[in-house]
Amino acid sequence: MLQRKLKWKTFLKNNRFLADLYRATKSTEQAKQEWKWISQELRELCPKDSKLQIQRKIIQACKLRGRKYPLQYILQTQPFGSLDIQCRPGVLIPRWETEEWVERTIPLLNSLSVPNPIRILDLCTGSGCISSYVSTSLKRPHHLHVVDNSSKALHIAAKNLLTCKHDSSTLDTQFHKINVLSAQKAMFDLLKDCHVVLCNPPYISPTEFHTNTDLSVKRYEPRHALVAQEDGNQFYKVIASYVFELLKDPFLTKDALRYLAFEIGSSKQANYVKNLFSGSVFDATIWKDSANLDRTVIVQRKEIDAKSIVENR
Ligand SMILES: C[S@@+](CC[C@H](N)C(=O)[O-])C[C@H]1O[C@@H](n2cnc3c(N)ncnc32)[C@H](O)[C@@H]1O
Repeated sequence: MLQRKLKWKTFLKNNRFLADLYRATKSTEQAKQEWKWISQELRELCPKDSKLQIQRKIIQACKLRGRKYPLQYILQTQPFGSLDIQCRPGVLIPRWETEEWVERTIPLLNSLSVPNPIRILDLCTGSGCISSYVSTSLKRPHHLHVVDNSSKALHIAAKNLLTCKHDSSTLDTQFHKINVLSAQKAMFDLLKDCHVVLCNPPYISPTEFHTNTDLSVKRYEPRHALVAQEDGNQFYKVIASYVFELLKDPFLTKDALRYLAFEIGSSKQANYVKNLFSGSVFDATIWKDSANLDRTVIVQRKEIDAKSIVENR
């Protein structure tokens, strides 16, 4: 133990910036690992910079990290499945919880009984991690509609989709700068034409954001990507209201709105979303993540014709 402490002390003497990284990670091993990543990645990110310029950038990055600045904004990427998703300040960093449920939906989307190309709507896309993952993983021809109200997010989402799109099954990707909460007409047009909705909206209540959110997230990730009114439930409520309004349309096809997946932040929220949809033409199921926490509500439309949908409501 004493020997390890001494070794660490010598290490710090030779490299005082490790102390900043230690402050952020609270682990000597992790601090060393981050040092390796930061010095390697920044060299690769700025190949034309002089040695001195790179050194300054590395020092600056370590200082920022010491103030809990997210590593992903320094390295500019976050692994998401087999992808490296581009990350920039102002756009939410993709989370493993999201990666997990999106991965789980892929086989279901591959086998969903709707005609090809399957049309998928990614609401509140952020970095575009969900669309990018779907785009590379889906085996069947598909169209993607990607929505956010942030230009920064849409810009990064477009970059991510462009770099990951190896597969010819992605026939078309369209980007829409829309306020999901207020652009009712645009939302109706998108929703009535899609088979699948994948949505990770802002879902933290303002109170929870102030009292229970990690300092690094609170300081450096975009608040508008995290916080929603009505106890965090505003997006689910508004989207459900659009869906039920559309179901009144006798011309809505039986393939529209067949499968909806919503990420949620707690069991209470999971039940709230489940209750919005259950007891209707939808079946709603809650999925847990690998930490055994409720994470996703899956809403599936029962296969009945449009006429009986209206009667059932
Ligand atoms: C929780 S983040 C999800 C990002 C990404 N889908 C993911 O899983 O990492 C929510 C996203 O919703 C967007 N957003 C917030 N308010 C919105 C609104 N009123 N209309 C459309 N998008 C909104 C934010 O810009 C942010 O990118």
